[in-house]
Amino acid sequence: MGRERAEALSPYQSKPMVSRPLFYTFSFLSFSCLCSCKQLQEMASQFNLESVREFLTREEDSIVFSLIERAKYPSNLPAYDPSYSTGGALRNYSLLDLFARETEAVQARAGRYRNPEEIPFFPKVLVLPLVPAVHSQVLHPASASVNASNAIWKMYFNRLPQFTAKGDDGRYALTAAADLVCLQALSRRINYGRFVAEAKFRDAPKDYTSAIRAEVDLSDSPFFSFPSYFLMFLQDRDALMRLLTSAAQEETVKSRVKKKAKVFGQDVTVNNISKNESSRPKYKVDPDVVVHLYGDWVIPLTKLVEVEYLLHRLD
Ligand SMILES: O=C(O)C(=O)C[C@]1(C(=O)O)C=C[C@@H](O)C=C1
Repeated sequence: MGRERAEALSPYQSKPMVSRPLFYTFSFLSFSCLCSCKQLQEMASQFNLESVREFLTREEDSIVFSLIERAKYPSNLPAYDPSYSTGGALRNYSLLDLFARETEAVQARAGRYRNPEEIPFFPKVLVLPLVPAVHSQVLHPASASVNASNAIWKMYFNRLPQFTAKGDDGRYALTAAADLVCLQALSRRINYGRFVAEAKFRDAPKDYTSAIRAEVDLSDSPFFSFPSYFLMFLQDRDALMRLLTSAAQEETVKSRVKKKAKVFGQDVTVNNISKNESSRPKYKVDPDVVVHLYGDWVIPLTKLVEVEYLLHRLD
């Protein structure tokens, strides 16, 4: 059993390495996780659309900062090329894949994924957490595991060239670490769509129930035929999408992230004397790229998670 656990934690080590600092670290993490479980239960009692939006607003800081941190390094493509890493049994994995798997395994042991806000990218790596389970006080059990993790992973690599310079400085481990921080922040934000959907459902249960039921009832309809069913299925998803969309809120989010990218990403100088005297300020990540990332990906994926969550809300 011990060996299995050690292998799950690190497929490359034949012997578990449990050092005293590691033991203390886990003890500390377990303690903080127990405290955060208490906080989770307290959060459940103050759960509403306003508190959910506050969470999304705070996550913007993490996302913008993490993109700025990743932009410190050039594209560093070998970090994503499986032929660069010597992964043994995992040779089809890139350095980033391996780094993400290993990091998630350690974090899983410390209880990160006991928190219903967190979803791993590699859920199949079996690791026994060192802390007790927490049952979400908020999410509906049948839809609690809805997530867009695969789409988030793909989206991130499509967007990478827009906020990193072309090039290779050999700092692949730092690059992979910065990537994982970005991916985890994006995942937390987008998969939080489950909580947003739950808050919206609780605010207007009748409206959402009729849109959700419309889809379920159709399959039993005597008029059911595959093409029309398929069409109506799409329409009902559309109805849910319309119900949960707030164009004004989306504009607010995009304006705010643009401002954050400008404020967090500018060079801070003493006495306003800048080395670069050109009048155009230079940002570490282009604020328009962050706006597009939100407008084209982050918000649409959050909405997909919301729709998917709601479709199972009455199961
Ligand atoms: O704040 C909300 O109401 C959300 O559903 C979140 C969010 C977003 O992703 O920021 C998504 C859909 C809405 O149209 C507005 C904003």
